Amino acid sequence: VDSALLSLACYSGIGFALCKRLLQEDAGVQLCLACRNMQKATATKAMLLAAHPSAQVSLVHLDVSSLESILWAASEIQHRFQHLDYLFLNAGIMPNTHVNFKALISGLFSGEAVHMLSTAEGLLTQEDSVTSDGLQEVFETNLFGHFILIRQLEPLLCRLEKPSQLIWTSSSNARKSAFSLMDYQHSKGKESYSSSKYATDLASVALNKHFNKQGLYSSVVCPGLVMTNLTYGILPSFFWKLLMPVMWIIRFFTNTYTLTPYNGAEAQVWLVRQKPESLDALTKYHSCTSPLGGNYVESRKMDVDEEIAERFYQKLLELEKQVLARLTVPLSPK
Ligand SMILES: NC(=O)C1=CN([C@@H]2O[C@H](COP(=O)(O)OP(=O)(O)OC[C@H]3O[C@@H](n4cnc5c(N)ncnc54)[C@H](OP(=O)(O)O)[C@@H]3O)[C@@H](O)[C@H]2O)C=CC1
Ligand SMILES: CC(C)CCC[C@@H](C)[C@H]1CC[C@H]2C3=C(CC[C@]12C)[C@@]1(C)CCC(=O)C[C@@H]1CC3
Repeated sequence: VDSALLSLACYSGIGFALCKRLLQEDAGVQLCLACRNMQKATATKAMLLAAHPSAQVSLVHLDVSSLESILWAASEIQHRFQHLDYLFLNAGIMPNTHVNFKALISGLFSGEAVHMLSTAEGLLTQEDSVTSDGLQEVFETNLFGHFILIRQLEPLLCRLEKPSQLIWTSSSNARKSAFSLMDYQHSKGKESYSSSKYATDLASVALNKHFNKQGLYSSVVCPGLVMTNLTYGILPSFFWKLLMPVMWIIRFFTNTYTLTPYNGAEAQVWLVRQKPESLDALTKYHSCTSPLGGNYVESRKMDVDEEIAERFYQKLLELEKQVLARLTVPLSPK
């Protein structure tokens, strides 16, 4: 197969909505779903094929929090495809999240209420853990695993005559002050999610610097606040259902309450239609929804320093060298 579209984490949430929307736009695309739960992935493939019987959908097992799994998946993908047009880096976790309700209530009565409700600044903390690779789980899942995958798939992504696009799912919760170059895995703090999403923004900027001349382009999107398993891990789903009328009212003050996975995938779908050369490396593309439910994309400059992005990129390359040297086990599918 010459060209395909590889999407990470697709059987629920924004990833699944993205796959449905891509097939609605063009039923002829070759879709490869990279997921860690093959049972759920098989059911997802069946649902996609039921709606688009002539679509070409394949599956590959991938756990982005395991280097062994990433290397195996990358070699499998290289056997199947010669080129990837788009790689959607969408897998993400926000584990053991605690909401600071005191800050939420006082924030609602401050001048910063809209900013707080769209970025969650000051509202959330997480308890992170360490993976079997010895890395911080949120860092490895949300960023580093994807980074290693990209590096392994370089031969399928870097072709000057046929550009490829990396599309990362970042967040409005990405925050410079949560990230530190000295502790880029965020092993000491309690805002591992914010840190990992800021690290995503930095990595995308640096990848553009290093790979544009080889025909590889990277962009970050923000899907807004979307009701998915990720948000149901923050507050129970019945609570979110009760809050729905409040969130429709909040839509009059901020366009970031996209709420449905379909709306949240707007920026990813929009990016597929753009010429990658025309995109700005320092811009984040936000899915937005108006009070009446209309979807559109807004471009916003990221709070990213190119020199820090480059220093972080060098640290990622160093870490890559270390972890790959540690991996001595023979690779086999899980
Ligand atoms: N929902 C929101 O409001 C927002 C979400 N985002 C981002 O959007 C992306 C998609 O999340 P969303 O759709 O909301 O939530 P979901 O929980 O529905 O989707 C996350 C997906 O990531 C997969 N995943 C998690 N860990 C791994 C892993 N180790 N290897 C492979 N796949 C993995 C999950 O698979 P499994 O089911 O097996 O766990 C799941 O399919 C994430 O990057 C998230 O950070 C950004 C801004 C806002
Ligand atoms: C709707 C409100 C009256 C009550 C909800 C309060 C908070 C639980 C939410 C306010 C802003 C939200 C938010 C996220 C999670 C839930 C909130 C903190 C995210 C962090 C979810 C994942 C992201 O990537 C970005 C979101 C920003 C906004």
